[in-house]
Amino acid sequence: MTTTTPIPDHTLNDGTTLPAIGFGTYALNGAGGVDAMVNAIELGYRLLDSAFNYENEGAVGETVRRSPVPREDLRVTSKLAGRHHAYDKAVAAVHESLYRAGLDHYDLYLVHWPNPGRDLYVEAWQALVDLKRQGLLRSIGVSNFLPAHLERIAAETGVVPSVNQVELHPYFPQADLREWHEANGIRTESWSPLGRAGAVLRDPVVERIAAGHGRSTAQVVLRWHLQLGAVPLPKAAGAARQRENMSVFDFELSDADMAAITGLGRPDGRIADQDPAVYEEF
Ligand SMILES: NC(=O)C1=CN([C@@H]2O[C@H](COP(=O)(O)OP(=O)(O)OC[C@H]3O[C@@H](n4cnc5c(N)ncnc54)[C@H](OP(=O)(O)O)[C@@H]3O)[C@@H](O)[C@H]2O)C=CC1
Ligand SMILES: O=C(O)C(=O)[C@@H](O)[C@H](O)C(=O)CO
Repeated sequence: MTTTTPIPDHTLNDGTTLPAIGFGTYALNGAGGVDAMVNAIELGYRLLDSAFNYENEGAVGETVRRSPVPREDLRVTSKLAGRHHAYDKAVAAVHESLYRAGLDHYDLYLVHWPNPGRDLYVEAWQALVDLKRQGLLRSIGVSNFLPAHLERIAAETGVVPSVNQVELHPYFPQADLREWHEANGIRTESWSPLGRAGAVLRDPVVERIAAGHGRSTAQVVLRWHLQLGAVPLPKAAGAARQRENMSVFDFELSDADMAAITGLGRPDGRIADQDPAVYEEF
C-alpha cells in the first residue's frame, strides 16, 4: 500500500471524530467507482462522502469490504434525499441506505437539502436524531442549511447538528455562515471545494500563490479550506489527483495568502443556481 502523510482529525460536538479532508464520491459508481474509492483509501483518505441520490451506496459498501483499512478507521457518510423527508419515509430511507451499502451503521448521515418549500426538514431531522439514538448512525448533520433552518431544528428537537456540508470554494467563501457554525459548535464541510475544477483553478491570484509555494492551484485551494477549519471533500477519479489533493499537510499559507484567496468571493459565486433558501432537490 502506498502511503502519504496521515490526515489529522477534528472532534465533533458529539465527541466523534472527522478527518480534516474527505473524499467526494459524486459520479463514482459501479466497478470503476469502487476501484477509485479503494485507491483513495489506500492512499490515506478515511472519510467517504456519498448520498442516497448518488446511487453509489452499493459501491461505497463494496469499497468498505475491499478496503485494507479496518471498518472502525473509516468514516462513511450518506445523505437523506428530499423526497424522503416525512418522518416514516426518512426512517425507511436510512434503513434502505444501510441495506444498499450492506453496512450496519453510517458514521455520518446528513439531511441533504432543507427543501423549505415542502417544509418537512424538521421531521427529517427528528428521524435522524432517533436513528442515532438507536445506533444506526454514529453522528448526524445537515447539508445546505441556512442559519434559520439550523436554528429551527435545534429549537424544535433540542439537537444541534454536528456538521453542515455547504458549497464552499474561493469564489463562494461563506464567511458569515462559517462564523455562525463556529459560534454554534457546528463543523463546516465544503462541497465542490475545487469549484468543480472551473475558473478558480486558473485564477491569477491562486496561480500566483501556488507558484510562490511551488504547489498546484488545487493544493493551494485545499490548503485554504484546511486553514479555515472547513473539511473539503474533493472528488478525483484517478490516483495522481487523489494523491495531489491530500498532499496538503506540509506547507502553510500566510495570513496575506488566506486573505487574498477569501477576497476572491463574489455574491454570484455559486457554481449553479442552488440557493438553499429557494432551491428544492428531491
Ligand atoms: N451536499 C451537497 O449538496 C453536495 C455535495 N457534494 C460532494 O462534494 C464532493 C466534491 O464536489 P464536486 O462537485 O465533485 O467538485 P470538486 O470541487 O471536488 O471538483 C471535482 C472536479 O475536479 C477535478 N479535479 C480533482 N482534483 C483535481 C486537481 N488536483 N486538479 C485539477 N482538477 C481536479 C475532478 O476531475 P477528475 O475526477 O476527472 O480527476 C472533477 O472534475 C462531491 O463528490 C460530493 O461528495 C457535491 C455537490 C453538492
Ligand atoms: O451532488 C450533490 O450532492 C447535489 O446535491 C447536487 O444537487 C449537485 O449539487 C448537482 O448539481 C447535481 O447536478
